[in-house]
Amino acid sequence: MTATVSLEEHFEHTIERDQRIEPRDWVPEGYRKTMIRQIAQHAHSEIIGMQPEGNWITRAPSLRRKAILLAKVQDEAGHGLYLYSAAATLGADRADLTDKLINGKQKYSSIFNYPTLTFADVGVIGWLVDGAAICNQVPLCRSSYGPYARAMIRICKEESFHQRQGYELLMTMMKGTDQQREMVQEAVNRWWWPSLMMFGPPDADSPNTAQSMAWKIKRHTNDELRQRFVDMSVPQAEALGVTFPDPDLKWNAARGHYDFGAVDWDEFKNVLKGNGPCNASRIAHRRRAHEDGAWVREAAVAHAEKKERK
Ligand SMILES: CC(C)(COP(=O)(O)OP(=O)(O)OC[C@H]1O[C@@H](n2cnc3c(N)ncnc32)[C@H](O)[C@@H]1OP(=O)(O)O)[C@@H](O)C(=O)NCCC(=O)NCCSC(=O)Cc1ccccc1
Repeated sequence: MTATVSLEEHFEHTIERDQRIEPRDWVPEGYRKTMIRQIAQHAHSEIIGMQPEGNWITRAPSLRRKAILLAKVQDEAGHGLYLYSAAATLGADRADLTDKLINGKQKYSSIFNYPTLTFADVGVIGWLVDGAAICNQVPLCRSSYGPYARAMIRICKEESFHQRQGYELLMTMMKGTDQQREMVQEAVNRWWWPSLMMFGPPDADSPNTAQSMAWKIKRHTNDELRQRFVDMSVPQAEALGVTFPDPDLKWNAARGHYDFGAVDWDEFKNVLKGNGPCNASRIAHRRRAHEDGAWVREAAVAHAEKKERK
């Protein structure tokens, strides 16, 4: 009993002093569950997030664009793997997490349930989706769980490269033909609102924020980060020469922020329920890849056993 209290105190003090919790440390069950939930959802997002852009690898318009896109999609696989490893330090089993993903028991980001219809989508995903990811993840480099916070540092560096490649791709298209400029604007129109949904439900409807902030897992609320993203994106859109599909978007000098229109939270909930345009195909694709890869996992286990016997 005394030992449990002192372990609990150690946990509380570590959080209070803004130090990191490490895998060997005792944590409350709720902390472990929340951390596994968030890290697993993040890992699944990186892995499912390979699909929308992967759709364009064989159709990239030049060798240079193809090489960049391949590198980006490979980075996303790497991020997924770091994150599954971080979840493993909390006792989660990677095979079990994959099962939960393909059986719809764990979530991945809503954003990856939208289709990539033109090559401009590759640029807009880099600019807005990676941009939103960076905005959300830079503060997570100070998340209280050490292995997650450290994974975030490298992931954020790579996401910054992803964001820049997207913006550079769009800049190139905007200097092209009228048709290319229209393609960029059309892609921005489709991705803007889903990008704002990446930050999660409004604070008033976010069941996890208060506890995650108290545990310093999250450093800012969903609405704070959404506002930060809007504020940084508007000047970038102006420099690019595109507009966002929101008539209520305007500078509010009194607040020192941009006001923006209401997000369609019914659409968000519907996507979370599995009814987005691509939910079924994303999971079917992931399931097929997992099943097709069974022989590789079996061979790896057989090889490890053989080595051990020797
Ligand atoms: C902010 C939030 C996402 C949600 O805050 P929380 O405190 O955790 O939850 P909250 O109480 O506010 O919400 C209530 C419920 O709603 C769920 N939900 C909320 N929002 C979403 C959503 N958008 N989609 C789906 N579900 C969402 C939430 O899980 C919870 O459900 P649960 O209770 O589990 O059933 C947080 O988990 C976080 O910062 N995660 C780390 C970052 C991360 O995962 N980034 C991934 C994308 S970036 C990337 O992949 C890089 C890339 C770029 C380009 C290409 C490829 C890859």
